Amino acid sequence: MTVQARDTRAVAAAEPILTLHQVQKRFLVRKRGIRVETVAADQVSFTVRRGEVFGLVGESGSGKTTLANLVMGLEAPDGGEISFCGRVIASPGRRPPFPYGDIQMVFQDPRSSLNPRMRVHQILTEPLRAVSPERRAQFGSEAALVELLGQVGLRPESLHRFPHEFSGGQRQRIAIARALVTRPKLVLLDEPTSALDVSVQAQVIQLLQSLQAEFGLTYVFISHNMGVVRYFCDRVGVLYRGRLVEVADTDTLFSAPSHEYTRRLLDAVPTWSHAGAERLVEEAPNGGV
Ligand SMILES: Nc1ncnc2c1ncn2[C@@H]1O[C@H](COP(=O)(O)OP(=O)(O)OP(=O)(O)O)[C@@H](O)[C@H]1O
Repeated sequence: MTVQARDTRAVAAAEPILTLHQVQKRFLVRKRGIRVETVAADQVSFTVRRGEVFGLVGESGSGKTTLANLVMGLEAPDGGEISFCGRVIASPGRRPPFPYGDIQMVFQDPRSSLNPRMRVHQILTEPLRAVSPERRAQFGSEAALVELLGQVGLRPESLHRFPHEFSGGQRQRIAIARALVTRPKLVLLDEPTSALDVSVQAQVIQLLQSLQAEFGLTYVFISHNMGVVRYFCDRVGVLYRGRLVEVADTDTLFSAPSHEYTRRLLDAVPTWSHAGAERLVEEAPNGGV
């Protein structure tokens, strides 16, 4: 199985597609009658360049999903700003037009992210409701949907089936197709392989790599799996209790982490190796998804 060679210099020179500037997000919850504040994003600033895979890592509760939700417009920030393609899309108290269709998300577990009562056709056409009629007509036809299913490795007849008729890996392929149906520029991948078997994980990562080249995508990849992060990402941001403590090229982060927390995070993962991650992809059996 061939892995696509990435032109890291071209990616490093690319223009920003997503910029977070001092983004702040607090949650207030009641615990035994007492109001407790959690700072889920604390003055977070980073830039994602067009065409790159930007990893976000950090222990559970460090704020990874909160950042993805803010970029998706599912939550509003309490402070700071988020810009996409040079335009502010999120800031406190302002609701600028959100670029629906241009940013999409793939969630961790396709069992819960796909509606079990919808056939694949309906699942794929749902996101098109938010885009222009021209785009809807172009990408929502049966022929376009069948082509997209082929691009994620599923047969045309899948269109008329329900999610429970597919394996876990196939369901994640449907979720990826749903994310791509609007032809987004940016896709947020929130632990897209962690609910899958190891061999299937490798196939899904390889699929994401080939789709990135085919569709000209930029990814933000949220993961706990440092082996996959090292293999898949161009740069990585490390979150610790809502703060971004380090952003570095992947090789630099793994060979010379500058923050104490990053070192602890890497020390806590004894089993990864770059060669191991590559072997994982090489050895993945065809057709097992
Ligand atoms: N809707 C919410 N209401 C209250 N607290 C929240 C909410 N969403 C997130 N939090 C809190 O914000 C913090 C960051 O959570 P978040 O889910 O972003 O972390 P994470 O790094 O994605 O964790 P995981 O890896 O477990 O998914 C946590 O303390 C969490 O409990």
